[in-house]
This record gives sequence, structure tokens and C-alpha cells, in this order.
Amino acid sequence: MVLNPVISKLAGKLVVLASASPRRQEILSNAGLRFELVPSWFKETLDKGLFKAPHEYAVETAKQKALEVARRMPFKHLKTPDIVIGADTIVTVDGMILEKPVDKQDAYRMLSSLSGKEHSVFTGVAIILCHEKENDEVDYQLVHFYEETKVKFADLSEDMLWEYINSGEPMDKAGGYGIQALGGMLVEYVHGDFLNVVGFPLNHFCKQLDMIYNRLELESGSVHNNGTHLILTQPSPNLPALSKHSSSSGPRPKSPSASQTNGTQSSPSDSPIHKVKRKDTESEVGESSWTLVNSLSKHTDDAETELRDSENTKLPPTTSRGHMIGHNLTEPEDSGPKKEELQRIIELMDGFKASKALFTASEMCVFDLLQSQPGLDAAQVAQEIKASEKGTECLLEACVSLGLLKSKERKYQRPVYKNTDLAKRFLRSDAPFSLHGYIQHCNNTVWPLFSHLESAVREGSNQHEKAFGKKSKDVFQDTFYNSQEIKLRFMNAMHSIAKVTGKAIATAFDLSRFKTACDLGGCTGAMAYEFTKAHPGLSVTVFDLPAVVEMSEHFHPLHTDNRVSFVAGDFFKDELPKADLYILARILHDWPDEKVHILLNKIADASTPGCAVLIAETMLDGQTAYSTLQSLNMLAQTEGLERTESQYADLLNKHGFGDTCVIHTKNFLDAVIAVKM
Ligand SMILES: Cc1cn([C@@H]2O[C@H](COP(=O)(O)OP(=O)(O)OP(=O)(O)O)[C@@H](O)[C@H]2O)c(=O)[nH]c1=O
Repeated sequence: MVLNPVISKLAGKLVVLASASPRRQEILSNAGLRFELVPSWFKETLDKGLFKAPHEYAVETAKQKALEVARRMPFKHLKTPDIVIGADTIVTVDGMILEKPVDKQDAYRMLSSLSGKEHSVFTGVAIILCHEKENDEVDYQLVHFYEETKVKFADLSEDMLWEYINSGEPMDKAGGYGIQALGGMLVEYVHGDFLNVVGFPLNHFCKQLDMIYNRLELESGSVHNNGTHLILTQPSPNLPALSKHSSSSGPRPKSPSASQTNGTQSSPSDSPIHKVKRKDTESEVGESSWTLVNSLSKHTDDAETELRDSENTKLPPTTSRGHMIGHNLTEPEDSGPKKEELQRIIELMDGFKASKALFTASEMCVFDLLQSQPGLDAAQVAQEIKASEKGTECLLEACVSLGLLKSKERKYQRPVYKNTDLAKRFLRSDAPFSLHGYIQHCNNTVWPLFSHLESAVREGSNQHEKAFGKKSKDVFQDTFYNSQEIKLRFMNAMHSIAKVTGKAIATAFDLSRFKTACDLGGCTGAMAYEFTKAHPGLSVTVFDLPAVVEMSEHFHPLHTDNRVSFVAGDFFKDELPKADLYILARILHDWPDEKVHILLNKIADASTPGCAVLIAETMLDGQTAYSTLQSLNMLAQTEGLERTESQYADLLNKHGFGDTCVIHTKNFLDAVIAVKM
């Protein structure tokens, strides 16, 4: 194809877009690129002060986003991509770098600083070429560039500013505006690539791909693997585009990575060639936007450390399949356990004690009591909760050390206790975001099941029989909805989680084109109400078992919304209500693939092209302790398991749902939406 000779060169390669930006996804898929979506977890927190120019910051952030995904995929997705693309868009005005606003005030600050002025939009792009070697190691090769576009805003009145901010559009966009939508009305002129402002400089990207796949190979045949690390030898000096981009990309970034490079010798800045030396490999590379990832080793190691630090585990470097490499056979002499090491292990061993202290205080209504009567001492609390003084004092002190209560020492008197803000927000039973119901479920159901975790792991199945003396064919019918008391407790638990996560899920995607939704297994309707709150044109039918629907009215909000209705039925057996959008929030993780297929098949039958499925689950891609432990939880508790975003995409694909888009909401749940083709 003449129009995209480069894009077609990528056919058959595993191209990964390391971005959650729907605009980048759209620009690249409109260009005919087929890619897998793996949003980066790299946090955009590089110190801007370390960069000489704003574009260097954007390029470095793009690199780190792409590298994080390139390094994660072989472990977490068990496949190595061929190419990973990362990007970062920033707006600069008056020497400031503007990223996405954190709230409305921040959006106001950004937009008023742009009013009546010209500003620059920079998008940094990183392309990582991954080469898997026979020994399972992966070589990375990095190409990066940036594009600048100048944009001039008209003078913005206060009314315009606030109307625009209240439209919600600014919140996920650099500089607080979207030129492709309502924000276009604020713009007087654009000099440069429009798509660069939207989030991805497509033209420049195609030129870079052309360089990688066409000219470079043709003109110098120079991409080769020397057996140790992939080296890009000096590009032919008569590659005009390369040198042109090199100058348009500015000098090699003096980012922290470049300055801290281990074993890299930079040549004088006027020389087009510098040497890269690593281990026993030496080669020359042309000065351009080409950089060897190996020469970024310090920074990538930093990125890796950052990831692992968040899990508080330090591991030696690993290969793509997780084997340890670079390990000396003879261990260095052990200087004895370090305090932090021991502390980490002890924290893990004691985790269950902390959980049980929280459950106990919650079950004994300590947080409710201290909310209504703050400042009680241990004896007074003991009297109120009808418990021993000694035991109560131990429990209160444990809660203080866990950050759930505050204590105030008094001279010659016993300390008094109050809730911390955390307890006020989440632990008292009447708080809007109360997790009291979920904590009760954890204490009464999950705890006994988890005490049989070893059996669950050995047998690969739930532990209801061992924990509750009852074999269950269907955990919902036989256990959770078996008695009124247990059913209410379970519904309370689901209600509290839906209230805490509902808004993030309801606002994860633009759902304005949908008029009707059906929340399958929507329980008390808490999630449905969040959807109708967020989308004024949407009506939601909650579809759940008759036993659930008959109790749901106990949970309806004071001001009921007639756009939420309830229909009783079994989604495996009965006909599903017709809807444009089917919501499955924390449903699929309860079931094995066979049952998920039955349900998705029924949804596909009820859907016409353009209808969509929205799945809200904790996705394993995060590999946070929360998601992996939640998977163990599903093992011990249900027939299901947690899955990765690509597993959900595959399941949906099999039933004719495509154009999958994933959002990590930074709340308990992630969201995937896919459209019926
Ligand atoms: C100026 C402008 C920006 N954007 C969006 O702003 C986000 C920038 O943020 P980012 O950090 O570069 O990307 P992200 O959205 O966080 O995604 P990720 O790649 O995962 O970091 C991107 O979305 C862009 O489209 C628009 O949609 N229109 C505009 O006119």
C-alpha cells in the first residue's frame, strides 16, 4: 500500500501500544496499525527540574512508559512484543510544563494561563524494538523523537472557562483541553501537526518507522545482532531523514539516564558519532535520535527498582522468562539480616493479625462508637461494647498502631481514643463510602475460607465444604443466598464495594451514545445508580436473582432514581433484558471460562452491532498484591479466578466484541469495554 508502506511492514508483528489514551489508540488504529493495548504503569513523576528543555521531559517520560511495558510483558503476559510504542504529551507556557489537571481548580489554573496566548504542545514518542534471544534474554533497541506544535488560544472569559471545565472534558488531557472536541472552540490557530496536539504525531512516527524498516535496512543493512547486545551500527551518513530528525529532535537529552549511564562514553557534542561500550561489546552508533537501551541501563534499572520497590521486593535481574541471571555461583559473605529485610517478612507474617484486629474492631462497632462518642478511654469503650477491659485496651492500642484510631495521652489518667480520618471515611457503618459491610464479609466468609488456603491450592477449588461443612454446587445459591442473614451480609458487602468503586467505573469511558444499560448481577443497584448519576441520558436495568431483587429495596438511596429498575432472573438461564450496554461488574471473576462463555454468548445474542460490554474487574496485569491476593480469594471462595486484560479481550473477541479499550481506574477495579462488531 503506497499510503502506509511502513504500517503494512508491521503486519504479523506483535505491536504494543503502551498507552491508556483513547486518542492515541484511535489515531493509530485509524492509520491501519494493528496493535495490542497494554497501558503503562510508569508514574509520570520524573523531576522536571532535571531537564534542560520541556521536550526532553516528554521524551524521557515516553521512554519510561514504553520500557516499563516492554520489560513487564515477558513476565506478566508471557510473551515478548516486537515493538512497544510509548508517548507523552505536555503543554508548555511561560516556562511551565502543564500535564493533566488533578481537579477543576487545577484545570482553571491551566486554562487561564493559556488564555489569549500562544503555547507549545510537545509529544515525546518512544519506539522500543524487542529482540528475543535464544537464551530467553531480550535485547531492547530504542528510537525516540518529539514533535512540537504551536497553538494560540482566544481570550477566554470566566464563564467560558467554567462552562468548559464543567463539561468534564479537560480532566484527562494535558493542559486541560482537548483540541479535537469542545476545546477546539478555544483555539485561534494551530501551527504544525494537529494530531500531535491530540496526542500522537502520526506523520513523524511514520517517518521514523520508515527509517527503521525501509531505508536503514536497505541503505546500510546495518541492524544486526552481534550476539551479546543488539547494536545499531552507524547509520549511513547520507540518510537525510535521519540526520534531519536528529536535528529536529534536538541534542541527545541530558536526562538523568544519559548522565548516569554506566560505561557510556559520550563524544564531543560536535561529533556525529559516539561510542557505546558495555561489557565486552563495543560499537559505534550515529548521533541521532537512536539510542541503545543498553546505554540507558542505569535508568531502566531504576525503573525496574521503582516497580519492585513498590512491592518492597528486590530481585536480581531476570530474563524474559523469569530466570535469574547475573548471579554469582558463590554467594557473597552474608553480613547478617538487615532490619528492613526482617521487618518486611515480619509484616507479611503479621498481616493476618492486622486484618483480624480490623475485623474485630469493626464487628464490635468500635468505630461507630468512637464516631458518636469520641474521647472515650479503654474502660468506657469496654463497657459500651460489652468486652473485657484488658482485651479492649489491647485492641484499641493495636488500632492506634495500624492508623485506624488516634489516642491522646493524659497526665495520671488513661489515654482516650478517637477515629482517624481513615476510620471516619471508611470504617464507620454510616459513612457514604463505608466498607463496613465488606469487612464483615471478609471476617465471616473470606477468613474461614482462607484458613483452608493450602487445600484450595492443592485441590484447585473453593473451600466451602471445609469451612462451612456444606458442599456447594453453586456458591451463590447454596452459600451466599442460603439464609436471609448471610444473604443480607453478602449484599451489604457487594453494596459497599460498588459504592466505593462505582463512580470510577461509571466515568471510565465516554458512554454518551448509550441509552439503555443492563447491570448483570447488579445486586443492590449501587453501581447502576452511579451510572445514571454520571450519564443523564442513560437508564439502567439491574438484573439479578429473585432472592436478591426482593431484598434490594433495603438498599435504595433516599432519592430513588426512576432510571434504575430491577428485573429478577438467572443470567445463565433466563432471557436477558435488551440493552445497548451490558455491565458486568465483579461478575466474570466468579466463574470459570466455560460459564463465562455461556454468559457472553447470551449477551452477544441479545446485542446488535454497536452494543457494548463493560467489564469491571481487578486485572492481574497490575500484579499488585491486591490483584494477586484477590485471585487467591476467588480460588478459595468461588469457581472463578481473576484474569488479565488480554484474557478478557480474548473472551470478548470470541463472542464478536472488539475494539477493546482498557482503563486502570486506580480504584479497586479496572474497566474494559468492547463493542459488538
Ligand atoms: C493537548 C491535548 C491533549 N490530549 C490528551 O492529553 C493526554 C496527555 O496525557 P499523557 O500523559 O501524554 O497520556 P495519558 O492519557 O495519560 O495516557 P498514557 O499514554 O497511558 O500515559 C493524552 O491522552 C492526549 O490524548 C487531548 O486529547 N487533546 C489535546 O488537545
